[in-house]
Amino acid sequence: MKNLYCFKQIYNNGKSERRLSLGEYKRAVSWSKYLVSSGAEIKGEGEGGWSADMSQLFIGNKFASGRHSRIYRGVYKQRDVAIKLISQPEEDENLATMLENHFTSEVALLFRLRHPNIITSEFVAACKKPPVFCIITEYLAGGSLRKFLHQQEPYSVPLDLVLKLALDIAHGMQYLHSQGILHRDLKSENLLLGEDMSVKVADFGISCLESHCGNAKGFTGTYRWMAPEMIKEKHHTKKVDVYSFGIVLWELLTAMTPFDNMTPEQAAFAVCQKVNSSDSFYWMMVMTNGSGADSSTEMHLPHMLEHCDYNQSHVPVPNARPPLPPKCPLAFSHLINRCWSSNPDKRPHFDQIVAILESYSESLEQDAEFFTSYKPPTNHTILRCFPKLIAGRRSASVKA
Ligand SMILES: Nc1ncnc2c1ncn2[C@@H]1O[C@H](COP(=O)(O)OP(=O)(O)OP(=O)(O)O)[C@@H](O)[C@H]1O
Repeated sequence: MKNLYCFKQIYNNGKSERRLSLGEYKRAVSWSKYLVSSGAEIKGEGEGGWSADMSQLFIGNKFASGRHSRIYRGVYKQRDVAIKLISQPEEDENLATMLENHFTSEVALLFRLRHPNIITSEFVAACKKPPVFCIITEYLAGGSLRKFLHQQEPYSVPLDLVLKLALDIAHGMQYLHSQGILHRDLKSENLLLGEDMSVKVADFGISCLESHCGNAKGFTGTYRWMAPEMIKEKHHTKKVDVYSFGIVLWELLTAMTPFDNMTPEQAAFAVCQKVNSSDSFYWMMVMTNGSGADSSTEMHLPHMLEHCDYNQSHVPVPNARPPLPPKCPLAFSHLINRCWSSNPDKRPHFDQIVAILESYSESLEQDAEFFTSYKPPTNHTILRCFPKLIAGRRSASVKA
């Protein structure tokens, strides 16, 4: 009853305007009971492991779900939080192990990251009996960037907003890379919006320290946003995030889903194929077997790509990328083409991307017509900007 009272108090006095229904209060109590009185060992951040003050945690309504998680609104120490509960399936040992690994890695990374464009974690708790993992982060009222874009008409997001959102994402990613971390699942669904339209990078379930990433075997990222070298389960570097950033930039400009006329597998296949290179048999397999599930990696696509006969040409669009909008400003199309280049070495670093976007932002402040008058830089301009890029790289970790 005391918990119920606290929850009500917090919701009435705190930032949130909305009152919870009776059902929600009941659920809040039953959830905290479930976690506290299950006899489970609940650990949170603290000496020697994770320890969480569960008496301070109140769980409200479920408002979103991931592939293996449910996300609830809640209050922790009078702050609005999002509570991600990941249950381990007892019947599938491999999946259970994978989820536990994702949880451990997400938690380890979340606690070392502090940046205005990276989601902040409040604490984590792991509850082993029944097997439920719990990650509590700040609550971002704007929801995901994907949700926001799906509410917009195609090509309707104003260019200054595109630029602002892109810069926020690039700053977050610049910081992440300065910490030696690869995100590996950068997409609009994993970018969350604050009430002030600031963007924060979230979901570090399959992130890794660059030195420990290995190849992408058995990888569960999302094909539509995935760099070709990762689809093929090859060695990969920070540049896979730059590729995904190119796709996110395309989403911002179009407000559409990349490759929405293809299944994820078809998209993966089309993205990886060189000009005049395909095998109609394999293409047909992809065409007919595509499951339509974004997360599916179970059809051995990397293996198929490896064994393609590159002499025939039946893939509709080789080395495909989503079509750029007909009126796409040169400033963006130039950057996007570099970011999603098939050759990772040709993709810029986030330091460079930030410098480029900041220069667009400065130019736009001085000249409202900047996007129509923009001309791509010559080698001479690039050389002039070089000292600024180096300075940006040095200051990335300091800023955070
Ligand atoms: N802190 C938060 N504030 C607001 N919304 C959130 C927050 N965390 C997650 N969400 C919402 O929940 C959705 C799923 O979250 P998240 O991607 O972290 O779960 P997941 O289990 O990793 O999902 P998947 O494995 O399918 O990518 C997000 O796209 C977003 O809409």
